Amino acid sequence: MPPVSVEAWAKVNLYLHVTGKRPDGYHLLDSLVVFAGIGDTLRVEAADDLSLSVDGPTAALLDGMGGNIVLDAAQALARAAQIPALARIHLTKRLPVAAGIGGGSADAAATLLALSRLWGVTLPPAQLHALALALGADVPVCLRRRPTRMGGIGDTLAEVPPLPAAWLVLVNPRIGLSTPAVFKARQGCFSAPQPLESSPADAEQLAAMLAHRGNDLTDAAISLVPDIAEVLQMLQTTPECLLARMSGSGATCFGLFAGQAQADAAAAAIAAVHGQWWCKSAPLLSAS
Ligand SMILES: C[C@](O)(CO)[C@H](O)COP(=O)(O)OP(=O)(O)OC[C@H]1O[C@@H](n2ccc(N)nc2=O)[C@H](O)[C@@H]1O
Ligand SMILES: Nc1ncnc2c1ncn2[C@@H]1O[C@H](COP(=O)(O)OP(=O)(O)OP(=O)(O)O)[C@@H](O)[C@H]1O
Repeated sequence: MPPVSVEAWAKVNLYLHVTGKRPDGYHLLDSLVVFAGIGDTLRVEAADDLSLSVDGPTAALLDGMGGNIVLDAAQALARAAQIPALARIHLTKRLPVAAGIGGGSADAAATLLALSRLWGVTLPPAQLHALALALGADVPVCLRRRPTRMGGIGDTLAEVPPLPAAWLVLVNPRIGLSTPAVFKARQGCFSAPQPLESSPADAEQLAAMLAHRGNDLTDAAISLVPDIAEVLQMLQTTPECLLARMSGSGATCFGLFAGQAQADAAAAAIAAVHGQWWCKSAPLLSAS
């Protein structure tokens, strides 16, 4: 079997409403999740044991972080398929870590997809979904790799009307933020889930649809990392930016743009002022 490569695209929550809390402490969410055409790359090939090597611009951020979710995913899949976990895995890490764009979750989902192909394993969809959810609340949506409305704790996934072509500028102040810490710091009441209206025709209509939706974790994240307010302000005041929001539990924020030229110009302008920030322009992937 030849090596298999899968891109682990960055997950972006276009809006994120916290709608309740379960007795076990997990929060109920209503979120429109999309993927951006930038991410980590996962490559797997046949081997006599299980190993993981990591390189790439953000690989060093994983040093001293303990285990890697990629190995957890490989072992969980092998257990479920009742086969030995044998593979040489290489991860090229480009996304910031603990950044609200699902880096680890996307890597875990990419591992499940790549190893399923390498090992010739086809788990029943419900079993694969449960296995993904046990790895992390964001892993099931990262398996789908296309615009999805996420509910429950991340386990209820629904098709959304087609989204228009659009570009995203992702900006992270290079400060890691722990997801549990942000949920713990969240205050205030819960939002009501809001059905999505009909399909927006272009990026401007998408921005209008999102205008009255936000990210309910923003204030909590800013209380822990005040730089997020500056990132949002910078994006909001950048020419041609249709909408700026935080993704997930932060600290990465995104700006929505109609086209590549506008997004590239915005990313360059932000990088010129804040060279230390991680700042990337990427298309919104409207299909997997
Ligand atoms: C906030 C989001 O990024 C939105 O896409 C995700 O729901 C987070 O997903 P994730 O990082 O895969 O989360 P997990 O690794 O499963 O959970 C980390 C911790 O975040 C909190 N958590 C996470 C998801 C959720 N729906 N409610 C929560 O309260 C819990 O304290 C949990 O122990
Ligand atoms: N391959 C991996 N990539 C990133 N983080 C990993 C990986 N494996 C394990 N981790 C651990 O997972 C934690 C969360 O990292 P991740 O980048 O997935 O956060 P996140 O982007 O905030 O996720 P989410 O948006 O799903 O909340 C990190 O602190 C790190 O210790």
